[in-house]
Amino acid sequence: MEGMPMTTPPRLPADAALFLDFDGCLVEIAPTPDAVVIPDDLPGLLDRIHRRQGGAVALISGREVADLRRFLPGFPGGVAGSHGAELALPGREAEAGDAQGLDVAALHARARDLAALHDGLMVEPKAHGVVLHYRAVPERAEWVAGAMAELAGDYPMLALQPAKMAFELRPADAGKDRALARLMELPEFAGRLPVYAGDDLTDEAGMAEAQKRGGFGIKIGEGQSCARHRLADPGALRSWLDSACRS
Ligand SMILES: O=P(O)(O)OC[C@H]1O[C@H](O[C@H]2O[C@H](CO)[C@@H](O)[C@H](O)[C@H]2O)[C@H](O)[C@@H](O)[C@@H]1O
Repeated sequence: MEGMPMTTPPRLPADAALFLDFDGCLVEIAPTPDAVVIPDDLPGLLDRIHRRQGGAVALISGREVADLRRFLPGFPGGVAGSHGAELALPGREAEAGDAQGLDVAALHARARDLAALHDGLMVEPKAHGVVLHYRAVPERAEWVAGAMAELAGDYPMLALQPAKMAFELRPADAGKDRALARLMELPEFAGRLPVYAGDDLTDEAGMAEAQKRGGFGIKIGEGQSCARHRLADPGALRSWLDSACRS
C-alpha cells in the first residue's frame, strides 16, 4: 500500500468504466448505517455520469443491494452489493452467492450475543454475513476485533473484514476485485479503462484490480492506499464527477 505519492486524479476519461463505493466515498460517514444522508444533487449527478460513460457505471459496496436501492432508488447502473456477493444489473435478474451452507440466523444470533456483552455495540445483520459496529464505543475496537476473529474461526466460508469502526464477516469467496472483474465482462463495460473510487480497506482490492487492468484507483480521504490518486472527501469526489459531466 506504500509507494508513489498520490496525486489529484486526471479528468475522468470518456471511455472509462467507473466503479464507485458508497459509504465514505459517495456519501459522508454517519454515526449509524441508517443515518447516512444522500446529498440532494447526488441522484442527478449519478444519472449524468452514467449517461456520459455510456452506461459503464456501477456501485460496488459492502452494503446489501436492497440497502443501496433504498438509498439510491433510481440509480441506473449496475449494483454489486455485499462486497460482490450480490450483483444486480438493470433489466436483468439479480444474482447472489449461495452462502455455502451458512446458517445465517445462527450467525446473527451469535453476533447479537457478543453485542449484548458491552453497551454501545451494534449488529448489522446481512443475508450473507454480519457486521459488528463499535462507532459509539471506539474503546471497544480491540475487543470487537478479537471477538469477531474468534467467531470467524467457526465459519470457514466467511472472511473477517475490518471496516471503519466495524468488523464484518463476509463471504470468503466475494471481493470488490472479483465484482469489478465480473462487471468488466459485461458489454457496457468491456474494453473500457476501469476507474475505482473508494475510501476503505475493502476497496483496496477493487483499486488494485482497476490498476492491474491499466486504469486507476482514487482513494477518498486519508490513509494509506495502493491508489494512484486521492480526493479529500466525498464532496471532492462529487465535484470531480460533476466536472467530468461538464466536459
Ligand atoms: O463498501 P461501502 O459502501 O463503503 O460499505 C462499507 C460498510 O459501510 C457501512 O458502514 C460504514 O458506514 C456507516 C455509515 O456511514 C458507519 O456508521 C459505519 O461505522 C461504517 O463502518 C455499512 O453499514 C456496512 O454494511 C458496509 O459494509
